[in-house]
This record gives sequence, structure tokens and C-alpha cells, in this order.
Amino acid sequence: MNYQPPLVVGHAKSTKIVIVGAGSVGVTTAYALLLSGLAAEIVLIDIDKNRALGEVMDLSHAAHYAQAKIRVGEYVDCAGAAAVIITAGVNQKPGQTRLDLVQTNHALFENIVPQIVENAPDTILIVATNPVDVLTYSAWKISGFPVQRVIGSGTSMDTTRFRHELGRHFGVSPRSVHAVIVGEHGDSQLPVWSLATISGMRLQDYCGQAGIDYAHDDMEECARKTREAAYEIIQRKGKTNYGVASVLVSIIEPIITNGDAIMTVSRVGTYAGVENVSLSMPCKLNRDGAHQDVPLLLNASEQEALRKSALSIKEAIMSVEK
Ligand SMILES: NC(=O)C1=CN([C@@H]2O[C@H](COP(=O)(O)OP(=O)(O)OC[C@H]3O[C@@H](n4cnc5c(N)ncnc54)[C@H](O)[C@@H]3O)[C@@H](O)[C@H]2O)C=CC1
Ligand SMILES: CC(=O)C(=O)O
Repeated sequence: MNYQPPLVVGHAKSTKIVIVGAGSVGVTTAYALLLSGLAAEIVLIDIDKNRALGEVMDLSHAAHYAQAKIRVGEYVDCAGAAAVIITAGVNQKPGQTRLDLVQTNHALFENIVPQIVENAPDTILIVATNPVDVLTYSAWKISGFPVQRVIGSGTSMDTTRFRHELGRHFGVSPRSVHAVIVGEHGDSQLPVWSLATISGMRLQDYCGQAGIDYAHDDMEECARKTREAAYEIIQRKGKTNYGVASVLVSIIEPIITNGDAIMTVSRVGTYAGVENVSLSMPCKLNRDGAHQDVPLLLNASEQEALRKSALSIKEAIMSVEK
């Protein structure tokens, strides 16, 4: 337990990122962040300090190549952090939904969030713990932070999976597919078909121009695979970690670089007439947090699906609100 990570000098930036929860998601995120070069210092906090120390020892050997400093910390080390990512909490067992985790993980947040706030009143909270929309709301309520400074990873994970599925179906890079999943990071999520494009063309027009059939059933299959991806991965390997770690680094990047990137992240607001709920819509991300400058133009059936998603999350929020 007397291991001292190597002192690394010469990093141009001074950005500190804290990760609370050094489990599978936390350490994979730390590794991705380390290799991204975005942070000068990464601090891991976990109730299991021995495990966290073991992870840091291992990660420090990667830090040698990435020229960043990584260490185990306490909540006092949140002071001065550009962002604190919360990944602590239980994960789904095969067959469980994300919403099944709500009571346990909300109780953890009642312990964790005040300690972050006490030490880092100006930081940005990024929530990954599930059910992420409900816990984004919990973190906002407990912290007293303005809404833009409490961000859930939300459907940025599902949007990534959706573009992957559509890209595979149409034989183009996911980066060339513009399509989003909004609403809950969970079973009531919805694909926004009315705005999905490839090469600037709506999907039917793209198919028409490319001389291929637009098959409604194939599109529904892409949405189903997106919605059920986590269930299938958890059934096979017991957890998901690489996708979410990459997504968390993509959320951190515009915060650190003041990049104004638009991503589907979860934020507290009023959605489809449902007040005080957190869910994902496209937000602009920069050093001040997540901003919903421009509402998404949804058609009537998408508005209705968004309302159902908001109501489902609201019900879970009410189950933990005192
Ligand atoms: N938002 C997303 O897209 C995704 C979210 N998740 C969620 O992330 C969470 C973590 O998942 P895993 O890393 O796989 O779980 P894990 O069990 O590997 O790690 C959880 C860690 O939290 C720590 N912990 C528990 N209570 C704590 C406390 N009070 N303070 C500090 N640390 C504490 C544990 O010691 C453990 O190291 C789960 O809720 C999971 O559902 C997982 C994948 C994707
Ligand atoms: C577990 C989870 O939320 C995911 O991989 O989407």
C-alpha cells in the first residue's frame, strides 16, 4: 500500500478529471482518457481503495507513455477538477433493466454527490451510473448545481450504437450517418427517423438515389439492436465498458476544449410537456456544460414517444424523491 505513482513532468495542460468509481466503467474510462491526452491529471476515488490502488498502479505504466499523472484520491482531491465523472454503483445482472438499479444507486448518490460538491462547487458533474437519467436528476437535485453543470451520458451511447447499426446496414462509415436516439437511456428510447440522413439525404431519398430498397423492417431491426445491445452484451460478458468509456471521453473533450460539440446527453428540463425530468436531447457541450440552445424538430408521433419516455423516467424519479 506504499506504492507511489511516478511523477510525470512536462505536460502542457493542467486539467484535472476525477472519476468516482474505479470499477469496470471507471477504469476503462480512465484508460481511454489517459490515451486521449486531454487530461494532465486523473484521480480515481472508490470505496474499495485497495482495488483502486491496484488499478492505478497498472494504469500508471500506461501513463508513462501518455505523459499524464494518475493517482488514487479522496473527495478533497475533487478541488479544481474540470469535471467529476460518476461511475460508482451496481450494474445490471442478466435480465435486469437499468431502472431496476434505481433504489441502490440513488442511495449511493446521496452519499457521494455532497462530498463532491463540498470540495468542487464549480465543477461539472458527468453521470454514467444507471439508471443514468434518473441519477442525473438525483445529482442535480442533491448538488444544487445549475442544470447545465449536471450532465448524464444518456443516449450518447445509444446514438453511437444506432449510427454503427445504420452504417453497417448501408455499408457506410458510422461517421457518415447523421441520426440520433433521444429520450431515456433505456427501454423507452426513441430513434428520430424523421431527421436521419446519409450524405445530407433522408434515408428513403438516399436509398432512391443509391438504387437500393428502403426496407422499414430493416430499419426497425437497427433500432431494436440499438435498444437491446446492452442486454445482449451483459448476457454474454456480464457488463459493458468500452463503448461507454469512449462516449465519456467524447463528452469530456468539448468541455475541456470549449468545443461546442453537439451530443445527445441527459439534462434536467421540461420535455414534451413533462416538467422536472432528465432525458437526452441534442445539447451543445462546452466549458460551461450542456446547453439546449435549439430544440429538435420532432414530428407528432416522435413527440408522443418522447412524452412516453419522459413519463417513464418521471415515474422512476418519483419513486426515489422524498
Ligand atoms: N451510462 C452508460 O452508458 C453505462 C452505465 N453503466 C453503469 O455504470 C455503473 C458502474 O458499472 P461497472 O463499472 O460495470 O460496475 P463495477 O461493479 O465494476 O464498479 C462499480 C464500482 O463502484 C464502486 N463503488 C460502490 N459504491 C461506491 C461509493 N459509495 N463510493 C465510491 N465508489 C463506490 C465499487 O467499489 C466498484 O469499484 C453501473 O450502474 C452500470 O449500470 C455501465 C455501462 C454503460
Ligand atoms: C449498461 C448500459 O447502460 C449500456 O451499455 O448501455
